[in-house]
Amino acid sequence: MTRQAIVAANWKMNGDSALVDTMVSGLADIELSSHVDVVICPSFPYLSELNQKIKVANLNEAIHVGSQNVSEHESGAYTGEVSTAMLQNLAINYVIVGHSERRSIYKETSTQVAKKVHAALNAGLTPILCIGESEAERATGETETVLSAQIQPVIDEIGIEKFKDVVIAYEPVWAIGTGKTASSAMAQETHQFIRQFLAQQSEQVANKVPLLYGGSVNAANCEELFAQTDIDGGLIGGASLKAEQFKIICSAAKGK
Ligand SMILES: O=C[C@H](O)COP(=O)(O)O
Repeated sequence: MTRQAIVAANWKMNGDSALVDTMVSGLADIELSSHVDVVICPSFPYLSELNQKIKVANLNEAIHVGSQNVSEHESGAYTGEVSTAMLQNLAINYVIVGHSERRSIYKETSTQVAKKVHAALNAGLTPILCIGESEAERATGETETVLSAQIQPVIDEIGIEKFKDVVIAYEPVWAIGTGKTASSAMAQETHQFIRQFLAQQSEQVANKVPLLYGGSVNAANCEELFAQTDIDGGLIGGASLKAEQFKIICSAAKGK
């Protein structure tokens, strides 16, 4: 069985209609290896426009649209929130859940993140579950404890069998937007730990779940990172705002 590779763009609170156009035309002649999915996650106002334009350009087989967040609640008095049903309505396939910026700035807890993963799966959306340690946590040797504590509540919430439909993005917080990338060896070591952690609960699930690396991935370092045994693609921030760079990164991914 070949494990799917995924390259996901997280535009964060950047971009506009002009970027939607530039990206769609920039990726028009993209050539991807088999078993590679590309996902672009713009801010909520651009989801529909991006999805439409991808379809018109006949790119919808290769390129999917995802949101950067979703509510764990079904509906109701939650001002400013967006539900899984609303995303379903827009034919969105993926959702980023528990990004470190959501955890640190908006105080999302691992319990809340687990509920969001559950809600996404119930709606047929593929959650990209973000996990990662801070610089201080790595320095004090707590990386594995922190990552386990971010993954286990999700397994407790959904059960290990359903975890086969989850994608994990490992993003060391100290590497996000800083230009400091984890070395490929360090990233591989951590990804291997994550896969082994899943394998303790289900080997089948561990072999199926794509593990993406995120944190200052760019056109120059993507090839080496994606060549690592347990790295199945990336979650790309800054470099995903430039069509040319993003295209190079997507082309470097391969299913394993
Ligand atoms: O979601 C993407 C990550 O936060 C990585 O961002 P970056 O590539 O700008 O470091």
